[in-house]
Amino acid sequence: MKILSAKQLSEADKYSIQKENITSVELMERAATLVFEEIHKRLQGAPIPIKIFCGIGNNGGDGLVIARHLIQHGYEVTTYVVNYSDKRSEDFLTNYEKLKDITNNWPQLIKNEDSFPDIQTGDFVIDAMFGIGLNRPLENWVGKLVEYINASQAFTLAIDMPSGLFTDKGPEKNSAIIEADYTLSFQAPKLVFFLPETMDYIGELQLLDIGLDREFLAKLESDIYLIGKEEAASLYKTRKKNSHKGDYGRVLIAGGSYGKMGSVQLTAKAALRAGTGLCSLYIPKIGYQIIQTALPEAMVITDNEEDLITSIPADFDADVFCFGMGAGTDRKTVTAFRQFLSEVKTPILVDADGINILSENKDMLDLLPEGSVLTPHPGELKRLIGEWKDNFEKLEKTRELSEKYKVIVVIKGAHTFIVNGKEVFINTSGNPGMATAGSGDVLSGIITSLMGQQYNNVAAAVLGVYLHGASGDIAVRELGYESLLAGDIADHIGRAIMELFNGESIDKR
Ligand SMILES: NC(=O)C1=CN([C@@H]2O[C@H](COP(=O)(O)OP(=O)(O)OC[C@H]3O[C@@H](n4cnc5c(N)ncnc54)[C@H](O)[C@@H]3O)[C@@H](O)[C@H]2O)[C@@H](O)CC1
Ligand SMILES: [K+]
Repeated sequence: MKILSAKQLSEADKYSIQKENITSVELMERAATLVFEEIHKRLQGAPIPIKIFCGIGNNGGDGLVIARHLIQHGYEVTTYVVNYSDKRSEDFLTNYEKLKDITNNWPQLIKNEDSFPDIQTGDFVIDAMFGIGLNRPLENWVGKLVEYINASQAFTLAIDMPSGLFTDKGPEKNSAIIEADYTLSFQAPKLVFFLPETMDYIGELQLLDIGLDREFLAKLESDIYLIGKEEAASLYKTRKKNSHKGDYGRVLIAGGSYGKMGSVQLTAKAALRAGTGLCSLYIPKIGYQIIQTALPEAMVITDNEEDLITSIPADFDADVFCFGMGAGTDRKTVTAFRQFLSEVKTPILVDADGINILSENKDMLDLLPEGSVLTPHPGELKRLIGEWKDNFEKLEKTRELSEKYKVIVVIKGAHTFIVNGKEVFINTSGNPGMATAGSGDVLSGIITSLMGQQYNNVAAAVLGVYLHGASGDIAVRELGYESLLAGDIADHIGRAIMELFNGESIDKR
């Protein structure tokens, strides 16, 4: 699904209004009625005090429509107009009159701090103050009102977006933003819903299809895509009956050091679980028995050194290489990686200490084969691209790195971002149980495995990240967040692949 900008969304509104020959107030009625239906479905007429805070633009207009429907269905509603200016939008005014027509309980004006209403923790607050039209931070008493609502701890539903949050840029420091428990957003997801510094304001997210013109939406250009099950399933390649292990990739995973053999073991296990035909590990001598015992399906080659890697065989017959997990950053390992990079021809996946080595030796970035994949967590990314002022800048800097070195960068996080030049894919699977040691090693194994199975490298990264999250989601149903181990993620990859197709066996030949 495409992520659209505020400008594109209002263009889509305008186009749909023209094409369908409806008025903008009719579109507002449609959108806000959908919100009302969602609320009504959940509250079922419960006598909870509902307090609706309306701005004076079209987000406020939505609020007035919602208020009207709720009142007509017998709910206990108080409507407030946050009257920060007298420039009310036309559609706001139309719905203001409509609301007055059906109730004597007219909206109350809030004009300053003295007119803030009482809000109890048990109230149900609807935030319809600002949506995609916000163009500067909320200031003065409007900002204070937002903080006052947040402090009430009342359940807060944001309409389209939490007030105070911009659609296409990061918030200014200490600005007032509604901390929503739930956000009902119109038509398309907005980028800020998925960025680490702003995602917490959204609470739970639900998108409402307000029926904007499909053709127009399809033609809108966006480089940013949200990846869910449907998108992931479309990338999956079915297996041919007439095939053998050589068709599913020869993988070489190089890494590990004294005390860190578990990392490569997890990567190799994940690669095998994700379908790799032949999986070999290149490790220091110390790991030989460990790996051969823990993972009999893998083959093992050892370095001459006991505790760390001092060479990596670039001439090994592999479709894809993976380097970095548990490898350490000893001088000898750095030299080995540099030598390997100067010889290797196929794209590689670089993780963990591999990335740390690249950060300390930036000239080595030039040696990366085109289409290689880097999988940093935010700390590793910072070492690679430097500090950023907000997540928009982080994304821009990552795009520059990706374009300059022609590599795919996977920024790991609650929502993992896959950056391929200008293109950005945002993953939606996964859960906080996966914030556990070794989780990243498993991800590297899955992506490497798919690269070896002849997925193009971008598809391998996108599908790999999705499957990693989906495996975690399945595992957590059995184990709970706290008990989930990285190895459990690896063990559920098969189920995650099956669930791409609703758990049916994948026999579509
Ligand atoms: N255009 C349409 O047809 C539809 C619009 N919809 C709603 O309309 C919203 C967008 O409405 P608007 O464009 O009127 O904008 P908003 O209602 O989001 O904002 C209201 C106005 O406040 C002013 N403003 C911005 N930042 C401010 C600040 N910090 N302090 C004081 N004033 C500020 C701006 O002039 C802006 O136009 C969407 O988020 C959505 O909720 C929906 O009804 C669906 C259909
Ligand atoms: K809002």
